[in-house]
Amino acid sequence: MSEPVIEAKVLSKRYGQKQAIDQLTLQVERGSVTALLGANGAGKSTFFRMVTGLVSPDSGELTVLGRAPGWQTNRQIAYLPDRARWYKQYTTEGTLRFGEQFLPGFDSGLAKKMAEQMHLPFEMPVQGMSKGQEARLMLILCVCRDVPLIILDEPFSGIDGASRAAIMDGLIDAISERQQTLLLSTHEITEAEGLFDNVLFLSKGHLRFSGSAEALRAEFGSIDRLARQLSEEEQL
Ligand SMILES: Nc1ncnc2c1ncn2[C@@H]1O[C@H](COP(=O)(O)OP(=O)(O)OP(=O)(O)O)[C@@H](O)[C@H]1O
Repeated sequence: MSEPVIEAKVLSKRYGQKQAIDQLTLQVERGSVTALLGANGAGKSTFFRMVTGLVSPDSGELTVLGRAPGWQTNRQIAYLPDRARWYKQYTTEGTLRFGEQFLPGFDSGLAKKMAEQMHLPFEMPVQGMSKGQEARLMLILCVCRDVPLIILDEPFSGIDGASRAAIMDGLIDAISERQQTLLLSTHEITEAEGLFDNVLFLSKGHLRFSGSAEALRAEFGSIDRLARQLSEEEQL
């Protein structure tokens, strides 16, 4: 196997009394679509913030694209944080222009195509958009970038069920032509699991379970079923 895109070794992070990440050891395989799953508070967003250098670990080692997280690695990462909001005065068109001017690797042709597919009004400012429309715009800003690593923290939250399938198809199209790694978290496992190559389950800040999506599906029937099983065991 080639060098992993992300490698965490015995990584820990505490907020006051709360151990958000607890001796976490994991790898994200290059070129894979990897899902980071787990219950609310399992540590997914904290881990993404560490990968993007926004939060520093208390202990352990973290390597991203072969080096410690920082501005050099961030130029090669397209990151959609959870609860992301965009500038209210920007229209769809203005946002795509921003992407073209300021975001490394931004493919404006693909972005326009995705905006049309997702029925985003070109002239509408963000302040007139629904939550789901704004979420789509943010998603486009991330996935239309030719960078080695895309990180999406709950990209489908706020997007209605009927639109999700179309958006996931768009996502597959966008990343399939490039050798990119996509790391994402989601609670919409049933709908998204067709995207996954590998799955990492976090529980209370540590790696509870991991494997290839195919092997896990063969063993448990579906990733969603496995997630439910792990969650039930956690409640015991
Ligand atoms: N800035 C912070 N200050 C204090 N506690 C925090 C902070 N950020 C996260 N936490 C705590 O760390 C734990 C992990 O939170 P995190 O947001 O990483 O979980 P998550 O898996 O992304 O959850 P969700 O699925 O709800 O988004 C939680 O208990 C949370 O309350």
